[in-house]
Amino acid sequence: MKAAYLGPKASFSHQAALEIFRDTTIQVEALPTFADIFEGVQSSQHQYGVVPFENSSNGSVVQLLDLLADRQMKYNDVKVCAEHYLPVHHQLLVRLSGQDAWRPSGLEEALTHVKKFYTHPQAWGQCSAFLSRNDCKHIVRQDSSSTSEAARVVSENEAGTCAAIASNLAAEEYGLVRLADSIEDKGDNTTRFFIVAKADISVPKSALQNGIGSSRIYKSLVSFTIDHDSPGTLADALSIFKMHHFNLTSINTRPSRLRPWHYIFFAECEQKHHQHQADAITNLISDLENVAMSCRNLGSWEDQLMPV
Ligand SMILES: O=C(O)C(=O)Cc1ccccc1
Repeated sequence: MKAAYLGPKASFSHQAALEIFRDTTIQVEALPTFADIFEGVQSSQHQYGVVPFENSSNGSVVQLLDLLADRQMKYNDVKVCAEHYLPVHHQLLVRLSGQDAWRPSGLEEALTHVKKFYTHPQAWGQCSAFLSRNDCKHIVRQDSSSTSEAARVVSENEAGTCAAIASNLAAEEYGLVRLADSIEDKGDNTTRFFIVAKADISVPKSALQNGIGSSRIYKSLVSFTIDHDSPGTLADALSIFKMHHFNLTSINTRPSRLRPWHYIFFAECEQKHHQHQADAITNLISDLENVAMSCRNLGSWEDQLMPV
């Protein structure tokens, strides 16, 4: 069995995948984009995909919402089957190698030499305080497909004029040196990853951070569109969650692209575990279908948030 993550090696997604599938025979494999991961799971080339869904300080990963929106109905069978919380610390990394390598005396001097920063778009928002320092303002920002790809690109920059924002693991993997440590805005910066799979694939026990059945809270993700033109349609849709005793915990939107200012809603909800969990969400969906233009069950999984 294979699990796909956003590569190359040493991305945060790779770290999450290694934690999730530790002690299993499941092989983790790097793919270049989130879309490739969804395609891998839909085509059964990969049984699992590990993808970041949201960050505690920077919010939703928009690319993920767009894949879950599945406007072209390419990923009909891809569902969320588990979640995993990964603490995320960002380092500012450069290449300092070779005999003639430039050696800065400290961060200030290094920042006068660096011309370009590279990282994944998620990381800019998680390091905004560091990036708004006066001595960073002149430095151009270049998006990379992942933090590890940023580190890989920077490892080819012999002049040391490019720096990556990436993990310690990426520093090791690509032979980079840390100019600054833990530059994230919040020390408790955490990314919530989803494990996606086809509905008939079961979750390995190692994917459950809190042990099996320990939380007994089940979360579900539902997407739906409504006719925005009549008053109360959204309120009617949301009241169905209450009617079915689901606690609504977050709502996200993305443009439906059917027409301007029309949205796909993503509602996440939770419920204390009961014997007929699968039926509970199926019943909710069948009532939601009466109010919504379209709706879709994007999966249910056990809550893994550690109690504080
Ligand atoms: O780019 C990576 O390393 C990823 O896995 C995506 C990401 C980026 C920043 C924080 C968490 C995940």
